[in-house]
Amino acid sequence: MGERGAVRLESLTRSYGRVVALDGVDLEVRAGELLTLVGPSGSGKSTILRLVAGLDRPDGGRILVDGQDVARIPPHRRAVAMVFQDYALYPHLTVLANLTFGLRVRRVRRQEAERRARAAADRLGIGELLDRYPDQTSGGQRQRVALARALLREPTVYLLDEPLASLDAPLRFATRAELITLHRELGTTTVHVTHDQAEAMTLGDRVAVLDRGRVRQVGPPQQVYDEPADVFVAGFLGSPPMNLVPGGGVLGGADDVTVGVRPEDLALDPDGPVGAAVEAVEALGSETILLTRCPDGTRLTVRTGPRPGVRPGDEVRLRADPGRLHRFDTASGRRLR
Ligand SMILES: Nc1ncnc2c1ncn2[C@@H]1O[C@H](COP(=O)(O)OP(=O)(O)OP(=O)(O)O)[C@@H](O)[C@H]1O
Repeated sequence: MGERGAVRLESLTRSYGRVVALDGVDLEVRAGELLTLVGPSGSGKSTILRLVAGLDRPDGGRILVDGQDVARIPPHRRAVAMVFQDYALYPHLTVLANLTFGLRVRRVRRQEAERRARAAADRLGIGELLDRYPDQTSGGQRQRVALARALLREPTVYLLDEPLASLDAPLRFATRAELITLHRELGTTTVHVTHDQAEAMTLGDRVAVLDRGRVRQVGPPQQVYDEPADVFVAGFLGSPPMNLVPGGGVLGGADDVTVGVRPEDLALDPDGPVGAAVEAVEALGSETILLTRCPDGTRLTVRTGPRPGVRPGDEVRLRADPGRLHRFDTASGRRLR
């Protein structure tokens, strides 16, 4: 199964009036992989999914699934299943009927459709809810119904558009782990759109970072985090974001270079070369975020352990891990090493 479902996007463009949603997207999703698609609001993530699902057409470029151009294949005949952020369940149908609907359309006999629906529901832990209507279930349960419905399509590609977005933090955490397990068991190609930093880092085999309709970088999450290809990716992946100092300033550097350092790569050190005043302290329990300001006006965010014993107004000394400095060409924004 893992050998099917390779998706290739070539020079994909799509505009809505004067809004350029996709500005030449090239992206390869390998058969069987889970690719996470991240980017700011409006960067084109949902547009990519809709085009692959066939719910919308590109202005230019090609979409290949297993080497085959899908342009002329209507959505219901594409071997993809999309899960929407709002789940898009039929409100007037029970959970069971929501699950069997697609199978019945494909002329699967009622008994067989119900047997498969029950199996999918059991797998996702919603076997008790089959007689309820969607509005009689919680957000997390609805999300499972939507996933179960996608499972029943037995697609070669899953397209998940922020399926965890409306879940609260603990449920999100639990469901994220389940999605990873499910993907491991099924081995089906999956493209997962998310806003969430933790999902971007943990969910996928690779992450693709999108900005204004263009792919800025694709790679294993840790690699993209450690070696962002440009200042956009550097500032986008990671929370709080990387400190970026044009000209290097207190971090040292050259005029035409922007130097970056992540908050966790700045340490409080009484002998540190950089002096800064603490402006705010965010105690997050397991860690503390310090917002500091240097005499030259540079603001540096520092991530440190719990209870650092520092208060707003304090003067601190900081040391940047020299092996963890990032350098970007200020003019182009591209990484220098
Ligand atoms: N049907 C449409 N009509 C007009 N503009 C659209 C349409 N669909 C998308 N757009 C515009 O295209 C751009 C990309 O939208 P898209 O929904 O793909 O972004 P996104 O990255 O998924 O954003 P979000 O994270 O907010 O969901 C946005 O500027 C959006 O306003």
